[in-house]
Amino acid sequence: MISVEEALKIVLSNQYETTVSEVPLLSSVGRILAENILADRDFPPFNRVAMDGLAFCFEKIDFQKITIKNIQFAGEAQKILQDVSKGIEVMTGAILPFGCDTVVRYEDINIQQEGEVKWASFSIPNEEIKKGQNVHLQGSDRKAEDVLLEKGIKISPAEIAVMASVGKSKVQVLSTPKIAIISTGDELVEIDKTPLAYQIRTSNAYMLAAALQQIGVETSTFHLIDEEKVLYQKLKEIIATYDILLLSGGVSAGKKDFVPAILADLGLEKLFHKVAQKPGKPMWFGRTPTGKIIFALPGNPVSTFLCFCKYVLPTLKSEIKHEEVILDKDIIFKPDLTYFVPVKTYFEAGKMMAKPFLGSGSADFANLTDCDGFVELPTQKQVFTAGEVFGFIRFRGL
Ligand SMILES: Nc1nc2c(c(=O)[nH]1)N[C@H]1C(S)=C(S)[C@@H](COP(=O)(O)OP(=O)(O)OC[C@H]3O[C@@H](n4cnc5c(N)ncnc54)[C@H](O)[C@@H]3O)O[C@H]1N2
Ligand code: MOO
Ligand SMILES: [Mg+2]
Repeated sequence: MISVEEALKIVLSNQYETTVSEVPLLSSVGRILAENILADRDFPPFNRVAMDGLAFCFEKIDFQKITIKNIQFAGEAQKILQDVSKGIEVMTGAILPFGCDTVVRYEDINIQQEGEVKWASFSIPNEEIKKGQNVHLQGSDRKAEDVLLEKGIKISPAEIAVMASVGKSKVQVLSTPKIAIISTGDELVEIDKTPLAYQIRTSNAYMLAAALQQIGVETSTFHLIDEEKVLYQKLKEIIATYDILLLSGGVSAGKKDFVPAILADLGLEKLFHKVAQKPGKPMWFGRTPTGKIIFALPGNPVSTFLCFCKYVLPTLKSEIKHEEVILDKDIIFKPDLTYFVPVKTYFEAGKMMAKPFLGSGSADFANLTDCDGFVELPTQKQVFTAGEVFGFIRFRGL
C-alpha cells in the first residue's frame, strides 16, 4: 500500500494531456488561455478626451476668454485647432484635436454666445486648471506589442474585454477533457424513485457532478450494476468516448467489487490500488495506453468526496492554494494511515481554527454539511493535539 504523498505524486505525474483548441471569444470565458495576448496598438491608441468640455493649448490661451471654434465628436477624424489661442469643444472618447493639450469640463466653464461668436470663461479658479488634465495619453496604459494577458490564466469578463479590444474574435484555450462520472452498485436507485428497505438513493454521482460544475467542468453521468459483463461492455464504451473517468464504488474486498479486475481486463495500466489513508483506502488509479485517466473512488460517500478533493481536483484546477488550520481539539488515531477528518473552520484572534466532526465514519456524509473541508493528519503521529497546525483541504467555496 502506498502513502498519500506517493499517491498524489503519481496522480500529478499522470495527468490527462490537454490539447489546445480555438473557440469564439465568448465561449472562452472560464477556460484557460493557451496563447499570449499582445496589444495590437497602444492603449489608448490615441490621445483620448476623458471628459466632455473644452480643449485648448494650455500655454497659448487667454484664461479670461477663450473663443470657441468647432466641435470634435467621438468617432470623427482628428480636427486641427488652426488658431492655438482658441478652444474647441470635445466629447469624451474623441481624439484630442491637433494643437490642444488640456480639457476643462463643461461643468467648469460658462459658455456665452454673441451672434456667430461663442466663447468660454472658467467658472473655477485658474489655479485649479492643470496642463494636460482630462487627456488620457496615447500608450499611457499599455504600449503596442506589450503582453496584455499571459497564457495559463483563467479567462474572466475582464480578460474578455481586453481580448475584444485587440480584435481577438477567436481565442486559443486549453481543451476541457470530457469527463464521465460512473456510479456502480446494485443497492442504488435513482433519486426520483422510492428505495425499497434494502436500497438507497444514489448520491455520489450528484456530489461529483456538482463539485465539477462549481469549477466550470461539465460531465456526463452513468450508473452501472454490479455485473461483470455489463461493467466490461459499458466501461469499454465509456472509455472510448471520454478522456477522464470517475468511478465510485466496487473497488474494495467485496464479492461484487469487480471494478479493479474489469479495468485490468480492459487493458488499463494500474498505477496504484489502495492508499494508506482513512477514509478512501481502497482507491484505484490508472490509465489507458493512450493516456486516458481513470479514478476509481471508493463508494462510501465521504471516501468518494475526500479522494475527489485530494486527488482529482488538483489535476483539474489550474491553481490549488495550500492552506493550513489549527486543530481546536485533541484527536488520537493509531492506525498507520493518513487520517482525513471533516472540519468546520472559524477564525479566532486572526487565525483559522478547525473544529473536527468525527461523525460515524466514511458513510456519514450528512456530517459534511456542517463542515467546509478536511484536515490532513499525517501517519507519523498518533496524537494530534489542540493548537497544532495541519494541512487543510477546502471543499466549500471551490
Ligand atoms: N473486507 C473489507 N471490506 C471493506 C474494506 C476493506 O478494506 N476490507 N474497505 C472498506 C472501505 S474503507 C470502503 S471506503 C468501502 C469501499 O467500498 P467500495 O468502493 O467497494 O464501494 P461499494 O462496496 O460499492 O459501496 C460502499 C458503500 O458506499 C455506498 N455507495 C456506493 N456508491 C454510492 C453512491 N453512488 N451513492 C451513495 N452511496 C453509495 C454503498 O451503498 C455502500 O454502503 O469498502 C469497505 N469495505
Ligand atoms: O475509506 Mo473507507 O472510506 O474508510 O470507508
Ligand atoms: Mg464494496
